[in-house]
Amino acid sequence: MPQKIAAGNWKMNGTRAALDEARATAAGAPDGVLTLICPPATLLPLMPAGLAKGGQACHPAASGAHTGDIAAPMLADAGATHCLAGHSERRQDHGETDADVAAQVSAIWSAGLTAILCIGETLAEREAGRTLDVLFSQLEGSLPEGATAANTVIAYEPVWAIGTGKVASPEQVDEVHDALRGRLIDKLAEGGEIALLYGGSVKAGNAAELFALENVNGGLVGGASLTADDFLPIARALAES
Ligand SMILES: O=C(CO)COP(=O)(O)O
Repeated sequence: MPQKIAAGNWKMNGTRAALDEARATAAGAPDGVLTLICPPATLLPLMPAGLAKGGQACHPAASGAHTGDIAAPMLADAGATHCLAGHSERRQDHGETDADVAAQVSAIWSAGLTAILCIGETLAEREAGRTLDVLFSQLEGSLPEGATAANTVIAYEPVWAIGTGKVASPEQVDEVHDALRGRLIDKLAEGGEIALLYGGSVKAGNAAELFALENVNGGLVGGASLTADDFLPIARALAES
């Protein structure tokens, strides 16, 4: 069975005052689930024990003259075990291409971290009936050779469901996750064991029905990961799934 993962992506939110929420999340994190928070990099070394920590993005190089960027070994040094790659906000705001994302995933692996590779279609792509084509092509282009269940997690995040309150329906998520699972099994020796997360407006009220789906192994949660009151019921729903 793939690992169950409740992952929070704090995005560009949180100063030291937010560490109280991380502490409360760590204190209430259920057994049987990897509860992980990806805070802004400034908070990484300050995060409490009892939670896994992740970066939100990294530069493909291990060090060098890249003002304002963060390298994967720095994230590892600050306590991260995971790092997101290819989040749609990075693809949009920073023009990251599949090739850029693949280079980041390689850097994440080289630093000994697990990559959480994010893929997702826009509303226009879904309405044009191209959802699976887009996802398969992102998978092909942004996941380098060498993915294993230990070094890779895949997060399906439909762009139209991120931060909009519009969660994908269980039928839509089921269809995509089954297709992704099939593709991973076809391509990779450990494709059946790689955790597949859903992300996009996950909250306590919809978590249980999403986590009940066969190929949903957890969630990548934005807004509802910022407080323990919102995030812990999601992690608990996963533990009970
Ligand atoms: O982008 C997301 C997580 O990476 C999802 O964000 P929301 O949960 O705020 O929709």
